[in-house]
Amino acid sequence: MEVLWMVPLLLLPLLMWTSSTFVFYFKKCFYVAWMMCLALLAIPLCILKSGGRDIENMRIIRSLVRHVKYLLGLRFEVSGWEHLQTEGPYVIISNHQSSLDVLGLMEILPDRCTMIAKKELIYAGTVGLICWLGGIVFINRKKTSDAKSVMADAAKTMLDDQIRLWVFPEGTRNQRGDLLPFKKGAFHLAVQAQVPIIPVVFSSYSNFYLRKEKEFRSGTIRLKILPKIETKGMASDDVSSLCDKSFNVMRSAYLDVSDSVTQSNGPTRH
Ligand SMILES: CCCCCC/C=C\CCCCCCCCCC(=O)SCCNC(=O)CCNC(=O)[C@H](O)C(C)(C)COP(=O)(O)OP(=O)(O)OC[C@H]1O[C@@H](n2cnc3c(N)ncnc32)[C@H](O)[C@@H]1OP(=O)(O)O
Ligand SMILES: CCCCCCCC/C=C\CCCCCCCC(=O)OC[C@@H](O)COP(=O)(O)O
Repeated sequence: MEVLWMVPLLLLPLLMWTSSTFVFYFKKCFYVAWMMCLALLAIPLCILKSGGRDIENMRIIRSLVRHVKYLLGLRFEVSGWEHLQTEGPYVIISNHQSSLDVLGLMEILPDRCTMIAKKELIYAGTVGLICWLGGIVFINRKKTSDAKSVMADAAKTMLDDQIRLWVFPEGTRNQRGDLLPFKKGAFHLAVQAQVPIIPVVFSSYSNFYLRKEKEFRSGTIRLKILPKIETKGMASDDVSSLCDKSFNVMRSAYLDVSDSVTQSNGPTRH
């Protein structure tokens, strides 16, 4: 009889586990489904506004995505806005942790700015179509020569059409608590177009979003926009040192901003 009252006590951790796992899947599915619906709404708006693929469609996409953070319980704290007050084209580089990065990206996205993405994204249903309509430049990561020539064309388009490009130089999503070594494409792009690079760091999501542990709580994300790095006068020989320099400033900013956000959000339970 005495052990019987312990049953609910033993069940309690199990219940808590299932509920947090349930919340994780619920929020993830909701996020994907909601973005798909928003994209479905955005498609006719973009077509009516610009008649097809046009960078100006990013304004519509940006304004439609901005409320999604509230639905997921996320807060963004942005610093360094002044560094985005740069005239003309530039390349933004940022770390890439998850598809949730789109929310932070839309929080600070300047006008006339689109992204470089893997070509597989075009097959993501309505989201794929909206990416195409927003002028996203698709690259084939498996074929370096193709990717390079697409990026060389993009360098020319940046200048001809006065556009800005957002690149994730890690080349893939990464939540390992540190940055992955950078690929060189973003730096070749900036040097070829002779435009500045503006680094942006997103603080670590590990205090509210843990993919392996299936946890997705509410949380704050710090977004830090760093001072621009000029590339005027640089040639392809300078790309490696430019890449290293950018990596070093971003890595220290990332560790710094992730530390400060963990302290104010409370430490991870794992
Ligand atoms: C309304 C509601 C809608 C709601 C839904 C929609 C919401 C929003 C829509 C927007 C969402 C957009 C989100 C977009 C996110 C997408 C994120 C991604 O897809 S990330 C993955 C794709 N991105 C990248 O891969 C970019 C970074 N990669 C690179 O830059 C790579 O360098 C490369 C792909 C160009 C080449 O790859 P790889 O061969 O692996 O790379 P390296 O080792 O870096 O290069 C090999 C050598 O080649 C040289 N190189 C590289 N690039 C160039 C170049 N452009 N010109 C000349 N040479 C180049 C490089 O220097 C290397 O040579 P080395 O001698 O070793 O130096
Ligand atoms: C019919 C196909 C259905 C596909 C469903 C996918 C829909 C996604 C829906 C909502 C999320 C909106 C944000 C989309 C942008 C996410 C871009 C992204 O994060 O791509 C991953 C890529 O950077 C790195 O890929 P890998 O880590 O190398 O792999």
